[in-house]
Amino acid sequence: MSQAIPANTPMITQYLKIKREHPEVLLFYRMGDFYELFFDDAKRAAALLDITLTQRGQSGGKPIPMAGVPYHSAEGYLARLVASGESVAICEQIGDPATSKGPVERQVVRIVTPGTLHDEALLDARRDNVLVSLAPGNDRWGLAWLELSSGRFSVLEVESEAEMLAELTRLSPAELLVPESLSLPDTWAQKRSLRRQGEWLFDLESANRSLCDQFEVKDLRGFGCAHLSTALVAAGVLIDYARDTQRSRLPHVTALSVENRDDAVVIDGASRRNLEIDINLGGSTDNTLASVLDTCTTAMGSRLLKRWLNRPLRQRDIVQGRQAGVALLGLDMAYLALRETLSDVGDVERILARVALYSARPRDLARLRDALNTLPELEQLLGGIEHGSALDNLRPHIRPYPELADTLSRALVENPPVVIRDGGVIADGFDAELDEHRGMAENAGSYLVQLELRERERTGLANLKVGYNRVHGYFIELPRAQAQQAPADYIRRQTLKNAERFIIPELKEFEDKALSAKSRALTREKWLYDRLLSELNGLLGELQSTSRALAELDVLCAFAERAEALNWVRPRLSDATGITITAGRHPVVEQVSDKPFVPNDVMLTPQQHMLVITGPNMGGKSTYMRQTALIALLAHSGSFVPAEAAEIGPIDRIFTRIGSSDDLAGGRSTFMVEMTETANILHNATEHSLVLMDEIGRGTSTFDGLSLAWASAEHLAKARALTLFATHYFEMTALPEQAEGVANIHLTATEHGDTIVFMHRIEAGPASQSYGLQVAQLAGVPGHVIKRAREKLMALEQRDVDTHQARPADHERAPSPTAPQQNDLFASAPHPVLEALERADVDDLSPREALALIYQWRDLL
Ligand SMILES: Nc1ncnc2c1ncn2[C@@H]1O[C@H](COP(=O)(O)OP(=O)(O)OP(=O)(O)O)[C@@H](O)[C@H]1O
Repeated sequence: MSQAIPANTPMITQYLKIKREHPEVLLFYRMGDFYELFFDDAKRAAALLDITLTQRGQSGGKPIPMAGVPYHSAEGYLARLVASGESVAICEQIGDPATSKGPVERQVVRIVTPGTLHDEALLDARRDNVLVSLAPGNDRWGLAWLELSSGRFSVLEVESEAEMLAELTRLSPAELLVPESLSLPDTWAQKRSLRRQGEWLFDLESANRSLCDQFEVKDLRGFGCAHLSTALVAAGVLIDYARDTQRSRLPHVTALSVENRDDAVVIDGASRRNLEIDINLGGSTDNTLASVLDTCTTAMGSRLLKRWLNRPLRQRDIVQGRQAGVALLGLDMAYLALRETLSDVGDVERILARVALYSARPRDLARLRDALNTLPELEQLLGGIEHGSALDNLRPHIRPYPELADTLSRALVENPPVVIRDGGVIADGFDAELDEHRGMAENAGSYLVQLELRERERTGLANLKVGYNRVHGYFIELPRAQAQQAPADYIRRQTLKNAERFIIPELKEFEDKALSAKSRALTREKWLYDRLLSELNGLLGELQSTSRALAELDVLCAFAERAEALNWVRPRLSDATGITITAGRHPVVEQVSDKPFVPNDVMLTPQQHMLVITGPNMGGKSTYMRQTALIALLAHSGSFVPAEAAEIGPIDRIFTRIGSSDDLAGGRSTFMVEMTETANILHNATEHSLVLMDEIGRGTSTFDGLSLAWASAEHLAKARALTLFATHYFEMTALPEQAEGVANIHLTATEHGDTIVFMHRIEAGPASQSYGLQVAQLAGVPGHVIKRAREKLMALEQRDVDTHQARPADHERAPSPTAPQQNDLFASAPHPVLEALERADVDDLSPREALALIYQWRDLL
């Protein structure tokens, strides 16, 4: 007969019931001083956290795997789990173990997910932590995003998948909600923080209901987003998810800001990465544009600065307002005093979110108190600055809150403990009742001495004693012989052999108070603390506006400080198309290089909208191109720029096709990535787009590559896009003769014996030499390989000369800047395919047709 499997214990039964409601997330099940994990959760957490996997009891006849983390150090473990993309449901004991029959009642009080963090310890102070939701519509995509730790909630609609992906790269979601069946490129589909949600949740009607409920309104008319139905669907899914994780409404999420795609310069994901705005190509934050610019004194300023850099604006009035603010702050270094005061402000934005969610800690309130105490000074300092800039929008919000500041100053001790649990947070003198409880707890001894003296005097009995015993509590003791003389209000409590013990109403009252004084003091303190939070919540909206204004002031001060320290100038934002930069520098290379940076000019105008850049490897082509894009980006963010002067016309997009990155995870080769990015540029560049093309065609055979480079450049020239086109194909330097608005420039270098010296200076006309072998030598390629390469080069050149009869070798050619030489390859006409390419309206050519032409041409050669 088989042995019966014992039933689960009541505790495991309770655990399984709760776990069934949270199948996807790890369940932290509170047991005394530990959070325990069971079954697969235990195995997963043990592996991720490198903690011991043990066993506890049995279920279904098998031992139950178990792992645990101590309650007091749970934050560190949570941080690690969340960083690896996990979500964790926190299940607390909410019943009283003393009165519970069976296992104490437990409940999930919140779910910690990567995108809904608000605990300070789990967040990177200087980076946004964003939950994003994505909804596909018929001909568009809706995006909604929320930073729960600040309450910022926004929506946007875009029309193409490419734009949607660009926005995702910008937002860099900590967690992304998408419909179950949505197909996404692998780079997104494989992210651990991707959460697939049931299709039925993506529904406009229920989104409207959820949003109205969140904002406590009847309809969304006041939010200016009624026409954005796809974005609203995304917003509805997002708010439901966020509220579910917190198990509450989100009181600090009071507005939905609508972003308009045309208000910002569009930068696709690849270009964002190439420009290293706040993350470098290696994935870290070093040597990025943000790392040079971010001298903000507050973490909230730092986060805002990155948002500004990541979303340069086309709205000139706003950008010019920022620039004017930076200029005014720079006068007499007004920013110095402001920054000094701002450094006491702290991260008010996130503190307020925690206040709203009732998770603010005593130190948060102390920091808020300190911040409020800086406001009168900040208001005064701002008052000393001339009007007429973005600062004017901030002034009404940067104002004192005298009553609140006074309350917090009186309420809190100077340096409160981290948590309220053990008290010691509320200052003496703030609340009479708390003082009384505390006095009682602390002064019991002296009270009893006083009482004894008083009672001796009243009864005239010098042997009267006041004492305490654990069983009977406080008492007045008289020797047996004098017990008869006890006053009438003495109530007998205990009879001993030689003494009689009494209690009087006053002592009874004292006993009640003294014994519970400590716990009463603590209860009172917690109540007062909650009342402070409620009081702050009453002013939440205004305080949030103040915190946002402070963050903005901090960024403008950082811009002003950088402009002064790094010798940057205010760019002129002109209405005329083009980019003219005098003596521009690369903002990052200039700071990190130990050699002096060589400034260079840029002139892109409607008459000269494309520059073909040639020059040696290491000459500075990429640096020159990137610095131009970064200067344009800075100018549209409101910052000053590293140049002697800059005039920047309207820019709708910045495109870069730089470097060779492959996307092996996504199943795309280097060349495929290059062509995909090129296709995106060719399809979307307008005369207001800034396009950087670095060595396109490098990833394939010479002729394919050259043909593609040529055809792409020609297309961009026709589109009149503002283009910097760096290439090693000398043949490309013939383009100015054949296309309008194109000029050659090159980077200079000189040879000293066997070595090469890079001048990094831009000059007009094409380069005369590539110096490839010299650069290889510099890089440490072995001497015998260089020697062999030189022999091979000579042989190739000789063959070239034989083939084309007396054609000069590449390195001997030095076309004059004013009259470029007809290019060899293209000069050997007639080339039927080339002619076809030239004749073809490239817009009409599908990539397949273009490639077919190119292959035919290659065969001809
Ligand atoms: N204007 C400049 N002033 C000083 N140093 C510079 C300047 N431009 C570039 N450099 C230095 O030269 C190095 C090479 O520059 P860059 O990568 O731009 O060259 P490149 O011409 O694009 O090279 P390649 O063709 O091999 O990609 C940079 O890392 C930088 O340190």
